[in-house]
This record gives sequence, C-alpha cells and structure tokens, in this order.
Amino acid sequence: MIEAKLLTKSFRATSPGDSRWQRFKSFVRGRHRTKMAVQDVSFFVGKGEFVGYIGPIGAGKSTTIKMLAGILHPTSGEVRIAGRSPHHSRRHVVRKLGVVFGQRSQLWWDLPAKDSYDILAAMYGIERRQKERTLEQLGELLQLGELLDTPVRKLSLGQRMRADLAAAMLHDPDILFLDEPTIGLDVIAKKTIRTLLKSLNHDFGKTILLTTHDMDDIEQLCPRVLVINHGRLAYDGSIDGLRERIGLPTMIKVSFTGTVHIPREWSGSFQIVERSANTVTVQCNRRTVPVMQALRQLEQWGGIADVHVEEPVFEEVIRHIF
Ligand SMILES: Nc1ncnc2c1ncn2[C@@H]1O[C@H](COP(=O)(O)OP(=O)(O)OP(=O)(O)O)[C@@H](O)[C@H]1O
Repeated sequence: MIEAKLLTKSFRATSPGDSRWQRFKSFVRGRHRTKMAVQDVSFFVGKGEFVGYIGPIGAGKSTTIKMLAGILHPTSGEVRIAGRSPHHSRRHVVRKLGVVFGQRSQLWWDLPAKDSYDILAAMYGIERRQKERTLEQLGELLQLGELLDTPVRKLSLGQRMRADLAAAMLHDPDILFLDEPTIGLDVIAKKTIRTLLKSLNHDFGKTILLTTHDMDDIEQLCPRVLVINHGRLAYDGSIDGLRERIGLPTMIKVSFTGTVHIPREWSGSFQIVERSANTVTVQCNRRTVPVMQALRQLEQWGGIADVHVEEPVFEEVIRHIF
C-alpha cells in the first residue's frame, strides 16, 4: 500500500549565524551546504496496517510524510502509494489518500465545517448524494452533530480534530496519513480521537501511518513502529521488539503460596530487586533471559500463586534510544 524505496530529501542549509554577505556569496558561487533531512529511508506498509512513525524533533518525520503525500519531491528514491507514484499519478494517489496535519487545519477558518465539506466534495468531484451519505456515516462515527454548523474558529481543538478527520475521509480514502492528530488535546479528547482512529483502522480497514510525539498514542494504537533518527530509519518492528532490542529490564513480581525459600547460593540469570516473606520481585533482560526461563528458576523457590510481569514503559525505551 505505502512503499518508500531509498527515499532521500536534502535542503539547502543556511545557518542563523550566516551574514547576508555570506548568503549572497553562496548564492553567486552556487555553493551551498546541504541538510540531509531524510536519507535512504525504505519501508513497506501493507493494507490494513496501523504504523507509528516516530523520532525526535527534526528527525525527518514531516518531510517523509510530505514526500509520501506528493507535497514534496524527493531528491532521490521512490514512493509508491497503492502502486503508483504520487508525482506521476497525482489524481489517482490523491483519491487513495487522506491527510491530517494536527498543527494545520484544511478547513476554512470562518466557515461552518459543512461549507468546507461542500468545497472539498466539489474539488474531489464527489456527487451530492454520495457526499450526503458519507457525511451521515462520518457524522455518526465522529459525532459531528452541531459541529457541522459552527464556524471552525469557534470549535475546541478536539472538535476541530474530529472535523478535520471527516474532511480527510470525505472521499473515502484507503490510506490515512496523520501528523500529530492528538497534539494539544486534553486527556479525554485524546481518548476520543484514539478510539476513532482504532475504529477507522479496525472496522473500516483504513491503512494508517501516524506521526506523533505522544508515546501513549503509539502504545495504544500501533502494533508496528518505524523509528527515524537524523533522517535515517533506525528501527522497523513491534514495540515489544524495540523494548527487547534496547534491553531495558523487565520486572517480574512473583507471589508464592507460602514462604519463599531462596537458596543461599543461586546462579540467577536475573537480579532480585525486592523481597518479602512470600513475594519476590526480580528484573531481567528479555533479550538474554526469556521470562519463562526466569519463572522456571523461581518456581524452585516455592509454589507460585501469582505472577505479574511489567515491561519497561515505552517512553523510557524511546528516551533510551535518543
Ligand atoms: N523547507 C526546509 N528547508 C530547509 N530545511 C528544512 C526544511 N524542512 C525541514 N527542514 C529540516 O529538515 C530536518 C527534518 O525536518 P522535519 O520537519 O521533517 O522533522 P520532524 O521529524 O517532522 O520534526 P518535528 O518533530 O519537529 O515535526 C530538520 O533539520 C529541518 O530543519
């Protein structure tokens, strides 16, 4: 569905310290420093996947999304959206794609959302009946209700995000690019948006690429993550795989049916971090010690009544990478 092959984008770089004369000289001589925003990034996202695209500030996330959406031309490399290039088959790709930039609305600020939908429907060539049918479905899903008649500037951020999602979905695209859709939202609005995104993926089969700085978004929504750092792809896989690769400790808390008997000498593949008469908490690195292996050793210390496994928090994992 979404394919990036050795995608690269460089920009001409000027630094804030450059004087006008230096900038003029570089212009006349045709010599510029270049900033590699995205370098040799390759990945494939299949139909129905929900993938998180994450990285620190300035890592190249938005530049990648803009190239995938056909807004920016790559310096080199290739993009395929549903098998076509967004640059050579613009119309085809635009129909397949819905884009939401959390920081910038595509709705007209002073108009009620429904007027913006009329304009967008005309731009996409959607006929009136079809538009009304789609809006009815979206209205129910996104609880648009009275939002439709309210000028966009009067909507709360959470309401505006729902209205923006409807705009991106009006032409029923198969693929959604969402750039920071929960930015600035309070906890309840974030939860609403996450539930909607889950439903769009799960119930409506939309393929979603999500960029966010909110690690809860990623943890709750994306079975797969792509991590970009300094313009290069640093990881492509599951959140669990990322945790394992970084090797932060997994905590295992075991409650025993009676008093726990820890042998005087034991060659453990884990460390004890806390103990009481009938509980022991150990930490181990899942990369080297599978949880089951640790449990097999722990069951020799007493009858196990309960086990609680706590994985490192995703925020922690990400902080570790960057
Ligand atoms: N039009 C441009 N001209 C010059 N440099 C640019 C341009 N757009 C982006 N860059 C640079 O490319 C790099 C990647 O920027 P990009 O906006 O893709 O990062 P990002 O990961 O989306 O960051 P953020 O998390 O802040 O949104 C940055 O160093 C940025 O300054």
